[in-house]
Amino acid sequence: MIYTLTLNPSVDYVIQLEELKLGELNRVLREAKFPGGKGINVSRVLQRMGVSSKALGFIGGFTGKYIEERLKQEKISCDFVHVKGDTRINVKLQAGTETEINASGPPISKADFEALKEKIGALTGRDVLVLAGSVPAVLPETTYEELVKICVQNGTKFVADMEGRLLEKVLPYRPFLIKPNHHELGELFHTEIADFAQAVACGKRLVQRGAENVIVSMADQGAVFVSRQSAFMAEVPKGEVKSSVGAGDSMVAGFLAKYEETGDVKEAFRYSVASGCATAFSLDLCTKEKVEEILPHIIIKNFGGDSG
Ligand SMILES: Nc1ncnc2c1ncn2[C@@H]1O[C@H](COP(=O)(O)OP(=O)(O)O)[C@@H](O)[C@H]1O
Ligand SMILES: O=P(O)(O)OC[C@H]1O[C@](O)(COP(=O)(O)O)[C@@H](O)[C@@H]1O
Repeated sequence: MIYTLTLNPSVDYVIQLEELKLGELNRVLREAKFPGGKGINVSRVLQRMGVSSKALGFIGGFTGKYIEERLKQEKISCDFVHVKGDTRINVKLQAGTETEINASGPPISKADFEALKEKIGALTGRDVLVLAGSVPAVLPETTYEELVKICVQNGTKFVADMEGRLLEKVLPYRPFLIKPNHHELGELFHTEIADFAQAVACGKRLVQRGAENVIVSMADQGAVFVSRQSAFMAEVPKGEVKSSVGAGDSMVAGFLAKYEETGDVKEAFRYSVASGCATAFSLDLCTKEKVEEILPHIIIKNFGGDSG
């Protein structure tokens, strides 16, 4: 069973404006609310691909209730730890460019954290845990490390999708998959990742440091895949970007869904890239139909070699 962990879920409030006028009254053109947070997005996309998962994490208040209801409507099973405060609202502002304002989230007590550890401790060697998103400021930076140690003890495979500083700490525990974007990767290596060659070079260093499979997403430039045996790259088709919120999370879900079906990393990478594009070209997350419509346009090339 795939489990996703969102330590800091959110209601994503997406608003579209003609133009943002700072210091003035702005009226919205369109607005939409979605249950969000990286692990939750992974669960939502997996469900659309016909793969069931269980969403874990901390949730609370009226916003938490909204998220649980929306997930229930989508038939996604959840086993959240309920906390006292309100789950955060993240604002995604589209006015020509995309501006994101992510809030900090509710307090989490020691007892809440212990309850979460108990749930993770119940996973087995047949399970996969996706740890995705930021660690709320109220928890220590070592939180993910503490949780992946439990996975290692129980033989649970884990996927890590988090910013560089947090990612670095879990690499020695051998994640099955990591998916930094090129900005996060650049921060990790104190450089700017401008092309596939630089992304592959840094991806290889992450494999040496413990990751089994690495996807580096590069927004409209596409993505690269690196493992001990292979390096692939994929360009992406041009299209109208409706909202790229959750594009990275969709890549993680796409990879896991296809890998579970085929056990083939190249096919899984192709499906992953198509899933990211399909989400970028949609207001909400991608549907399976949209992913499969884009799939024939995704050509995977061996890095430094021929297409295969
Ligand atoms: N403007 C875009 N055009 C086409 N595909 C995109 C675009 N933005 C994102 N994608 C797709 O989504 C994937 C993830 O996007 P990216 O912005 O790199 O991730 P994250 O959401 O984690 O920051 C990309 O590799 C690509 O497949
Ligand atoms: O935990 P963080 O880093 O604050 O990110 C949370 C935000 O990330 C998202 O999961 C989107 O992530 P991506 O666009 O990187 O895939 C939103 O749903 C949510 O608002």
